[in-house]
Amino acid sequence: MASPALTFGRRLCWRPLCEIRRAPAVCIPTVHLHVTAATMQVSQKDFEKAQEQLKHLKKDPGNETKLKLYALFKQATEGPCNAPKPGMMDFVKKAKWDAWNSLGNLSQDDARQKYAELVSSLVSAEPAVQKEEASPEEGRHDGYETIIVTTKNNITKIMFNRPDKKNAINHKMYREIIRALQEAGKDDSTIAVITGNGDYYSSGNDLNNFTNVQPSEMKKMAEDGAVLLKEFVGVFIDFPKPLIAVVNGPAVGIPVTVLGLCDVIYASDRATFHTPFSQLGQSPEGCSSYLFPKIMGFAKANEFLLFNKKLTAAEACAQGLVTEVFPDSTFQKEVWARLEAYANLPKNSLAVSKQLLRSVEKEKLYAVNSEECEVLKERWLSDECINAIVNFFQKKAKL
Ligand SMILES: CCCCCC/C=C/C(=O)SCCNC(=O)CCNC(=O)[C@H](O)C(C)(C)COP(=O)(O)OP(=O)(O)OC[C@H]1O[C@@H](n2cnc3c(N)ncnc32)[C@H](O)[C@@H]1OP(=O)(O)O
Repeated sequence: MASPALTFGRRLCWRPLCEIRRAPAVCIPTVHLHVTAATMQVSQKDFEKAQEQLKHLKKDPGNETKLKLYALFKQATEGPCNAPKPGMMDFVKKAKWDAWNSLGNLSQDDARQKYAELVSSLVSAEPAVQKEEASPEEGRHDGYETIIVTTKNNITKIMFNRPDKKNAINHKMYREIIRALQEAGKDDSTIAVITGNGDYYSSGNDLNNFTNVQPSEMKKMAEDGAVLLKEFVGVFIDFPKPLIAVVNGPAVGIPVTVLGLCDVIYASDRATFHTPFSQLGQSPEGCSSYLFPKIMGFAKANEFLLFNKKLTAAEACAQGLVTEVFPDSTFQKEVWARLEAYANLPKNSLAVSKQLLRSVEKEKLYAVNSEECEVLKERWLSDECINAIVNFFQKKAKL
């Protein structure tokens, strides 16, 4: 039952918004007779203006909102849903149909009005968080698409850069982080920093990594995933100089587990820490099955790793996972001032000291990493995991 469902994920890369954007003004039908000419003009003008504004939104409004926009647009231009109901397994079409159908007999005027109001609320909501400019930046390394890598003031900064996807880590991003860490380990910088662009640190493994997989390719997908994961965690284990995590916002899954392999972790008070592995039918990785009980004790690690307990930054700090928490309003300023001072310390002394602190554990960490990847390889083929991924995308597709 599970395999066909796995193929639908990427199709959630929505057409509705494009349809809405492309929808020409001529689609708009004649308005109802009870509306006066003046209101009719305003309403239609607002509707057209809203369509125009939608084209210029910087932030993707997300599937739920796109569904609402789609439904309201269809209602406004065609009236109540008149299309045949799609099949159960056609998740995207079904979600769109459900959304439109749920508007019942809402009048076309009201639909236009609601559409314009929704677009207006989206326009005024953006952009809440300052994002890194895509313009050339001092010390920027070339050749990365999913991360921004810069070296300045003896610090190599690796910034997750898929803010619209909450910095979810797709396969390309795993590979780019691996390369960036390998290069940062060898470059002239004294310390390296990992952080996120936008409101999230990272929402973890991109669940699309598991979609569009044919049944015959499932085993290979799991094997390749385990190889990539082992290499990814391996570069953290082997990183030769101080590695600092600047956790600017919520963190979910693998970016949390590898914090145990980072040397200092600074968090904004907006950050949260969550490892929903059992919820996803998966199991811990990033050496967290070994390091987290050491860091926070079994009692706390079990709740965190087994039962999906989400920690606030203050809780994570109290449990030893985080070094220090800063108010979000001064987070960047305070943290970077401190890091710049640290990066002026003698580079070689820092590197050998870090290696002394970590070397006793290395063989153990390699073994733990291998074992965790083996277990996950099996988990990814389990019904529990497949169903959890399907649930995630089904939830997204609902209004
Ligand atoms: C080589 C393989 C190695 C695998 C290693 C094993 C790793 C395990 C893990 O990391 S487990 C953790 C996996 N992550 C999650 O389960 C998080 C899933 N995401 C969410 O629950 C939510 O998106 C959220 C709580 C992070 C944020 O919620 P909200 O604020 O409501 O925002 P949206 O959900 O609308 O998100 C915006 C946009 O981003 C997409 N997105 C966010 N996170 C992920 C993700 N992990 N995978 C795929 N896509 C993600 C989300 O779908 C929205 O996209 P849209 O605008 O709808 O296209």
